[in-house]
Amino acid sequence: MITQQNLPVLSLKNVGVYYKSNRGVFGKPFWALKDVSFDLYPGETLGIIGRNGVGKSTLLRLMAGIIKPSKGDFINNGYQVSLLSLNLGFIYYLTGRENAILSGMFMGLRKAEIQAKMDAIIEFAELGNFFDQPIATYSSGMLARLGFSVAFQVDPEVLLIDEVFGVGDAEFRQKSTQLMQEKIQSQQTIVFVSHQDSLIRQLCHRVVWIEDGVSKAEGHAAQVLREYHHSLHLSSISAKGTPI
Ligand SMILES: Nc1ncnc2c1ncn2[C@@H]1O[C@H](COP(=O)(O)OP(=O)(O)OP(=O)(O)O)[C@@H](O)[C@H]1O
Repeated sequence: MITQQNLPVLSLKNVGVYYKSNRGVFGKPFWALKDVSFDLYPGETLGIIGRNGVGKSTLLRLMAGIIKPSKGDFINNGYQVSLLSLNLGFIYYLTGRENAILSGMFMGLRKAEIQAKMDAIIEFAELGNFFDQPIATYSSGMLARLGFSVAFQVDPEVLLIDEVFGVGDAEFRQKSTQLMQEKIQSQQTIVFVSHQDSLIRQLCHRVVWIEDGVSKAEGHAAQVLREYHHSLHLSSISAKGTPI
């Protein structure tokens, strides 16, 4: 049962992350995350929402342990966390099969364990002969198929999914959503970033809204989505200006 009395899987307290870039004024660091706090509990599906560029992918990279916080406290209470993202982890001159092996090993399995799951990966991905072609020949939807298939077969303790639902075709989206629902029922801990309200409503127990690098609200999906859309509406009114 999901209960907030459990020790959190991951805990973030006033976390900030900056990138060294020439975007800041006079070469100052650019703070992609400024002040994010929330806990992730065992067995929950947590949605992350927010506009483009507010820091959601940075947040997932931090939760996966790929980058460290520049300020604040980030605690992983001993869980294996894997990130599924279209821009991450694949090597373009290797085939789908070779990438499946590497990516599975990156998620903590031994090569023989991934090979034992290869038939299931191939069956779910439905890439046909492309599975043994370099992934440089793949469309973004095909990359999503490969990434999903590996991540769902490897079954990490915590799966972070960065906006890969939108890219597949309708049939694959339906298949992945159904599998996600099974994972949710099987108590896997899942975090996913999505701009699709219907998916967030359908799949998430709880939602965190990120605005300009700050965790602005968290709570039930319907309530947080309502606050988020209200803020989008207000900013579109202020962008249009007050009529004279
Ligand atoms: N490696 C990097 N170096 C410098 N700046 C970066 C880097 N990665 C991201 N950023 C910047 O940090 C900010 C947050 O980026 P991030 O990708 O985390 O946002 P996001 O909310 O996931 O966006 P989207 O919804 O468009 O995917 C953006 O302004 C982005 O340009």
